[in-house]
Amino acid sequence: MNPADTSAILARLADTLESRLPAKGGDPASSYTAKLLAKGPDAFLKKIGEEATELVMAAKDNTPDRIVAETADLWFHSLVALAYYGLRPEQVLAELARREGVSGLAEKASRPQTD
Ligand SMILES: N=c1c2ncn([C@@H]3O[C@H](COP(=O)(O)OP(=O)(O)OP(=O)(O)O)[C@@H](O)[C@H]3O)c2ncn1[C@@H]1O[C@H](COP(=O)(O)O)[C@@H](O)[C@H]1O
Repeated sequence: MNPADTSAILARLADTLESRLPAKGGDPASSYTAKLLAKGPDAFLKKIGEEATELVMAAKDNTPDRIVAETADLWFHSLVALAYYGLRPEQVLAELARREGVSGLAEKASRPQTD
């Protein structure tokens, strides 16, 4: 899969999730996302915590198929959160692009000293 396909998948999914917002007429009877969004942020934030924990367990068990599936669940629920807060996956990709080539060690060393 080339990078353009990857970002197109995220953009299409984000468009779908936005259409599930209560303000956009999302129907909880026919859509899992609309049902989740209708419950308010606590519901999808709880799911993000659960999916992150399930990913940790899959990684600890070293089961590649489950690691991929749980990461997809975590990404999906994170995209639901982005939609709720009016944010787009393109903004996350831009942030990752901004960080490209900047070592985490160098970035941490550049932070203002707090002690
Ligand atoms: N990518 C996903 C996706 N990934 C995971 N899920 C759902 O996320 C839910 C939570 O997963 P769990 O394994 O925790 O299942 P669960 O224990 O039954 O969940 P809960 O009842 O506890 O919430 C399941 O119902 C999954 O089907 C998804 N639901 C939808 N999508 C995408 O979102 C689009 C819109 O979906 P709807 O809004 O349902 O039309 C779909 O076409 C897909 O592209």
